[in-house]
Amino acid sequence: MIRFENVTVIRNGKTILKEIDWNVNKNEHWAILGLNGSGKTSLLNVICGYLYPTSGKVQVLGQEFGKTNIPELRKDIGFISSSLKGQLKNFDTVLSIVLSGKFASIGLYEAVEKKDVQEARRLMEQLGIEHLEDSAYGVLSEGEKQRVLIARALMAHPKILILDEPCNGLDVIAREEFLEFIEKLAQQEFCPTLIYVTHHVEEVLPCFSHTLLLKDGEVYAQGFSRELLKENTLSEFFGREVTVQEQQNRTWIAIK
Ligand SMILES: Nc1ncnc2c1ncn2[C@@H]1O[C@H](COP(=O)(O)OP(=O)(O)OP(=O)(O)O)[C@@H](O)[C@H]1O
Repeated sequence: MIRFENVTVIRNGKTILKEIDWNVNKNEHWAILGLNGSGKTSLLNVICGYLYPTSGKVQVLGQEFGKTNIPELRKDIGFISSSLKGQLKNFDTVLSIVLSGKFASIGLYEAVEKKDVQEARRLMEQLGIEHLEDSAYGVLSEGEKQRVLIARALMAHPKILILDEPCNGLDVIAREEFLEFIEKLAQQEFCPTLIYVTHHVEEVLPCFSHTLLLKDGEVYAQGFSRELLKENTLSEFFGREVTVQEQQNRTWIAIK
């Protein structure tokens, strides 16, 4: 699904990503964990072809960057970020925003077919936002907006779905509800490969079989989440001693 070989990105004299080797295989879902400025968003921008490596090789969905049509490839990648949340139009209805996902457009300018509307409604139902169909996007809560973005992304049947810090701005209940939804989504047969970026260890759900720990633009460690998210590794990774507790198949940390 994704292959990075010795990928380095340098911009304005700064090494943003350094010698990244990383493979994401089919049927894996990955969490990417790192502190502020560790390079998470830059890594996502490389996957989507918005940031071109200074050296190294990137393949996404079997297509090698430099030899492929990136806008075409992007149609297979759903990308949910706070910047997208801000770009959508407040006065558009939830239904039209979800439908616009089929065309990857901000706003709905294309004619839609009956089957598209049916699919949008099915997705909204799965996400528990069907009652908001006619609501204006701008009046929704952050949690509701996040679900609208996911339904919109799924309308395009992406093969990879990237979630960049999707729990930002959610209260503690909305966050847990959202995470429950992600765990359920991951169990569905149609679920794309998930790449979930976060600062918070406890958001690494059981469905994220693998985790990449990114530190100062470098891969600090990567592998099975259940093997990586241990006291010693996390203490060294964060540069502070942490204690770890397992609850509901998730790892919760406290700084000592
Ligand atoms: N075009 C650029 N020129 C110079 N430095 C850059 C550029 N783009 C990003 N950086 C730097 O690269 C580092 C990594 O940035 P990035 O946004 O990828 O980190 P992040 O892990 O997503 O951070 P956060 O968790 O705070 O969102 C930061 O120090 C940032 O200032």
